[in-house]
Amino acid sequence: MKLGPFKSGYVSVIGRPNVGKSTLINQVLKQKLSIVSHKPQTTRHQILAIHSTENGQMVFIDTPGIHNQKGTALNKHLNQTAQSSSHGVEVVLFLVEAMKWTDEDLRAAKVVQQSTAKKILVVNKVDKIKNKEQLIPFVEKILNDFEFDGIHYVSALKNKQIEPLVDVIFNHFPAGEPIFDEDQISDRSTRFFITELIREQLMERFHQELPYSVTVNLESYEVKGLIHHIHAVIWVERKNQKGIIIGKQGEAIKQIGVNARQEIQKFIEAKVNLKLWVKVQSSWTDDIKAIEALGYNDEYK
Ligand SMILES: Nc1nc2c(ncn2[C@@H]2O[C@H](COP(=O)(O)OP(=O)(O)OP(=O)(O)O)[C@@H](O)[C@H]2O)c(=O)[nH]1
Repeated sequence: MKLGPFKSGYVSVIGRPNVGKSTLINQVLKQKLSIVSHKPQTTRHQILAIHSTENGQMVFIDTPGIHNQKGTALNKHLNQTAQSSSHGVEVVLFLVEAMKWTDEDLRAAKVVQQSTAKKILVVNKVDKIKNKEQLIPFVEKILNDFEFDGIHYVSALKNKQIEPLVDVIFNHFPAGEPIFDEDQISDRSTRFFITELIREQLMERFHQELPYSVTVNLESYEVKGLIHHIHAVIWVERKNQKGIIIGKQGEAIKQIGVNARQEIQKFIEAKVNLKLWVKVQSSWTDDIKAIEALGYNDEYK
């Protein structure tokens, strides 16, 4: 139903790792864009996802979680991205998990408070809580220390109360033209999503054995006739990790390739010939130059 003037604006979703940011955005878009896995810290890139309706357009900035530990150059880079994405947006959604408050949440809340945007506290995973009354003192405690322009309870996973949240976000937007073409879902290139689909397969299969620092780069992407030929490199830090990914007689990498190819085919709606290589680049997570070379810095360009 068409209501009032067309509205458009930017939203950023901020919260500690694993709180459900990607799940929430995917639910709003009803399309799988950023990867969701059980391993914390899977969202590395700032994903710009666009939700267009007849009433307005909402541009999502997905942020990496706020990381608490000091750690590597990569972690610092993720923190900077999270902090910068609370600026220059109309609405910040601060996502917390029902009945769970950690030091990382506290840190994320402090970042959110610095923003001049409208701030909405979104309590996610309420499906996990039997006695919903417990949520009142939980939220009151947060409100003792931090100010918000609204509070919202959702289950991103079960798609509960997502539509009303979308309406609330639109309410905070000014009237305005669409920011992007309405049929555009993300300004991230297809190439980026392809590498994320490969990473997702790696994380699903090896989330015990592999560190977060595994990354995937596309070496080449060529369309010949009806077939898309994709060559990708999986970068790891250590030789033994390379062994794990390849598996006995190449069995593991073969399966990763089969699964990733199926997902990529669904995503680009075309036949795919996928070739994967595994290469070792020692301790690249501590080398800021390597991070830049792999393209993690492109949001600062
Ligand atoms: N029960 C329940 N689980 C949820 C809900 N929302 C997300 N999850 C689960 O929580 C886990 C983390 O979700 P993600 O969406 O990847 O979290 P994220 O905040 O994007 O995580 P990072 O990428 O690590 O920053 C996944 O296993 C989700 O299925 C929810 O509403 N209820």
